[in-house]
Amino acid sequence: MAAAARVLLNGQVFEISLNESVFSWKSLRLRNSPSAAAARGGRGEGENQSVPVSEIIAVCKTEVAGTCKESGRWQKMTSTTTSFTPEQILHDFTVYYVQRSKEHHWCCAEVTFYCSDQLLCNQWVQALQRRLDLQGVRPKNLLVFINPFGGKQLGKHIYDKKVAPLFQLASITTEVIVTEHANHARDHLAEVDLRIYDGIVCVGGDGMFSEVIHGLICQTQKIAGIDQNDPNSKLVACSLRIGIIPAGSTDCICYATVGVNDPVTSALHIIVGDSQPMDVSSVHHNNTFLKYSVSLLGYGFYGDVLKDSENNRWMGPSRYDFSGFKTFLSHQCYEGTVLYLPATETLGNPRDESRCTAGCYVCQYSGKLLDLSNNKQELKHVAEEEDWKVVKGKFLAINAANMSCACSKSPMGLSPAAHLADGTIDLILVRKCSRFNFLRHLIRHTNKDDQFDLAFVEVYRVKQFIFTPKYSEEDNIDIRDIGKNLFGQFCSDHPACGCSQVNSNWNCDGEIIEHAAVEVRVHCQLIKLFVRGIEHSTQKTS
Ligand SMILES: Nc1ncnc2c1ncn2[C@@H]1O[C@H](COP(=O)(O)OP(=O)(O)OP(=O)(O)O)[C@@H](O)[C@H]1O
Repeated sequence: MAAAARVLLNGQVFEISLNESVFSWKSLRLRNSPSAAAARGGRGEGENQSVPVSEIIAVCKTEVAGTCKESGRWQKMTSTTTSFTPEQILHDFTVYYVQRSKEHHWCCAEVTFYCSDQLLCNQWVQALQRRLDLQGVRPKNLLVFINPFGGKQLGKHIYDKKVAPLFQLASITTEVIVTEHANHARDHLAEVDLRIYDGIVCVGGDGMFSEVIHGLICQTQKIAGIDQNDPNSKLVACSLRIGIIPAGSTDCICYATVGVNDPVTSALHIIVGDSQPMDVSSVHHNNTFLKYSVSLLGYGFYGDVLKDSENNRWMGPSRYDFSGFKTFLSHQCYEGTVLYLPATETLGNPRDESRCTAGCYVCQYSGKLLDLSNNKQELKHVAEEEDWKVVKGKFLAINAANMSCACSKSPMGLSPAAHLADGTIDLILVRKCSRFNFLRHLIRHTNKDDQFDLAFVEVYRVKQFIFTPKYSEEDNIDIRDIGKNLFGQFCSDHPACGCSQVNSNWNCDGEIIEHAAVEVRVHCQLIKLFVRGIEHSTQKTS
């Protein structure tokens, strides 16, 4: 078919053209004529526009009833033609495509081209459809889980009103499961035959996403015969991609991978078949698998905030602010030993200026290293000769960030230079300090100041770490007792120092792990998401 043709758009003659990767439309009017200006000021359909084929959502043909009274006149139309009569229009087709709006938001834009020639119209629809069919990365059949109780309990409404119509437009078939209880999605995924699906979508928050990755990773390891209880097992990467339609309270994972928690934006990333690998950390206690983590593992401050907030669920999302304030006042520090294995092969460090964005070269480099090691079948176990480091002390917080953990409350995140898929964790140790200093550190999470540029804060980029609390877990008393004694003195050695003889617990992506002694290992690029990472603000549809 012709690579270019003349059509009408907004009453103006346009030339449309299509090559391997770009569809474009260009006004044939003189640039400064009044009607060209009117076209520019129309519905966003300016004089010249182009859309990557990879960002076309669908192309649909609409036949318009009518008779062509002036058959053949269309072909005689010149580039100076300024108007047309409805009788001339017999056929039109609409192209739906991704349009970038405010910061990181995507929306579905549409443009309708009118043709007087049915053959021409059909040819263009077919040509565009063929190009779309060649986009092999796009999912055709998805398994969708909806948590009707996540966030503001709008999951089902969000899916039905905003997401399902887009999936339908893009000819994606779905099997939808509205969850009936916690762990419904996880248990279903651990058992069901996943070979018929091209991806999994969860409509909910971070807890729902966690369920989905646990089910998917579990099934993948089971099929591969991998023992998840062995902390040194090299896990097999999951082949299915996961999409998140944000409908939770915090939606941290969505925010950190897309840059915004908007259901339409996320649905469009799924439709165009984006793919972003992501690291996952496994958490073990005494050679027993406990949980997987993709964002934050926090002991001390963040563990205590979560534990306390569980008692105040009735407050809704504001429980985190309340418990955060209460935990800050309690100012507990916890004694223990951290053993960590520094990441030496990867690019970057936690205090550099690099940010993990779409097409991140740090993550791509780690992906290549991973491929090399997979090809060589080098199973790297915990090697005794590797250079383990030891840090002992009293800590207000021990945070392990798998990603920046940016969210609306902390736009730069807990570790701004952390990467989604470089096979490392940023281990942040906040040693005992005054309340004032700890507050300074916390405030720096909300602004652009360097939260690591404080004498009592250390940060290391690691592949693995082991935490051993000073006090045996068997002797641990309920952490909630601490709350009863906000300014309590717990350390028998130093009565005034505020060190606790009890242990904290780990906050694992918003869920409590009761054990304090854990072994954590990051698995490079274990899962894939239907996202592309946060786009630079300048990346716009031309
Ligand atoms: N039908 C259900 N009934 C009760 N709980 C459910 C159901 N489906 C899922 N859950 C559980 O609800 C928990 C919270 O869900 P979700 O993460 O979707 O929302 P959220 O907690 O409000 O958001 P966020 O995790 O982003 O803060 C999850 O841990 C999940 O296991």
